[in-house]
Amino acid sequence: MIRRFWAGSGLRVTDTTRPFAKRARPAARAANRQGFVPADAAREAEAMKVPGLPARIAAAHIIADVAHGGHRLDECFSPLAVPARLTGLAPRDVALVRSIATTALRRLGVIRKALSILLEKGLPRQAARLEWPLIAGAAQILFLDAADHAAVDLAVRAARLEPKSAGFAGLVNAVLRNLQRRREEFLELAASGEFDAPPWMAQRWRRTYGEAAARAISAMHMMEPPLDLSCKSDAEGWAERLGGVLLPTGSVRLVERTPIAELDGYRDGEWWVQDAAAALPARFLAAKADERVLDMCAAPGGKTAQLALSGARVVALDRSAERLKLLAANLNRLKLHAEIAVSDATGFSASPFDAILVDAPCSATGTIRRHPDVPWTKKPGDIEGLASIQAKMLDRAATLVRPGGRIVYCTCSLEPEEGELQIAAFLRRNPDFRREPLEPRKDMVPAEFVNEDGDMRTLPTMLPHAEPRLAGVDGFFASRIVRRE
Ligand SMILES: C[S@@+](CC[C@H](N)C(=O)[O-])C[C@H]1O[C@@H](n2cnc3c(N)ncnc32)[C@H](O)[C@@H]1O
Repeated sequence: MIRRFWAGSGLRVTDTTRPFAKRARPAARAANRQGFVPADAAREAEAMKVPGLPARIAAAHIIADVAHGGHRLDECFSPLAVPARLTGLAPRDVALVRSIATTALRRLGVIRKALSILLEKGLPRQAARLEWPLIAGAAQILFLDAADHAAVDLAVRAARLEPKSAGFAGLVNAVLRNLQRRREEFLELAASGEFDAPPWMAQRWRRTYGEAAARAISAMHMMEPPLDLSCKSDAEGWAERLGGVLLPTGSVRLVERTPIAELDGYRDGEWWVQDAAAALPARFLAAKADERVLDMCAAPGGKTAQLALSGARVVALDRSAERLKLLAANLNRLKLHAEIAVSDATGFSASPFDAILVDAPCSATGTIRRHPDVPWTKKPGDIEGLASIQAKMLDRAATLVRPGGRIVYCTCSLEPEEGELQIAAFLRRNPDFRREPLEPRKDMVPAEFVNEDGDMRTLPTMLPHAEPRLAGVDGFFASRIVRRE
């Protein structure tokens, strides 16, 4: 059986954006929708006693939920996640699941390529679900410190649990053992960077930023990002207390892996987690005490906290009531206040605001270091759809700001349609607005972040550091525009 399906010889050029398993028919695909599912409850209960197996199975499920089901990785780890994959797991196992799933998604392109080389003819249709434990196993063997034999053994046990794929457990064993033997070859393939992002996405970055910069961006996406904090006050003091560094932007940067809630100052609401680039757009609004400010896409509230800290009267608007609950909890911990409104921003009306922040929903391609699921859950057509929503939001903001008032528009995207081109089109449509260019010194933004139009454009390659774990920022765009008097 192994010989029939597993042919380790010969390279085949494959489109690595597609799963290497043969395409299932629609009915089979519907059955697979939940990913890899052990069906027999009694055998599953018995198997769950094998140390490490429940975590490996949960990781395989979550990889499938993201790469096949389109779920966001973060959501899979929420207590409200549907389907719930982490029920009954100890915190240590949850951490292992997170590590396997995050690594597998960060390296999904090259893992799929390696498996397509090893499984020249793809997986047989009946065993299509084995794609996920294979990917989880490969992530451990190639990129994590886990013992190889445990990764192989547990993937084989996971395969045996599912009646349809049980007969292919030997195939899983053979593929992963071969992967282990050819590790150096596949690590070289990984180092080439050729498979780090779906081709359509990588091609966009090459077009926008050039070949070398696009490669460097992809290389940064393979790195675990540091943890950045925005402090209510005394950032220098907090950097020292938490063993971090104070960045030129004013954020505190840690490489610490301590759970956030256990860090000094968390419970007292002295700081919140916010990428260093994400901390800048709200600052460009320069909100003053008692000004009326609208945060148009506010949840979970990182930028609302900055605006509230200035003493402004902030309305925190978001379409998602669920996410606004998070915002309320965050503000509560920080002892900050904002008025909360659940509404679709494109239809929102109110009396005029002095200043508006439009932190619009976007493709989030600037945050791939933090969210390695983004390349595998986005489709090429998404960018056009998001750009159209962003344009509607900007046009709505234009009607809500007083003459002389300002708008800061931002997205955590690397795509010009959601940044540079979006603002250029807005200014063409709205001659009663002008851009107010950012000034590095006055706006306290590194000159390297400001483009020739006076907008902020950050890339993950910026803010380099001799210690690679301290380098980089999210890819962000921000522009400040003012309504003429
Ligand atoms: C980039 S996130 C905002 C992050 C937030 N500003 C922060 O700093 O924590 C975008 C937000 O837009 C919200 N959103 C999406 N479409 C919306 C709409 N039509 N109206 C209002 N909010 C919307 C989403 O629910 C999401 O919370």
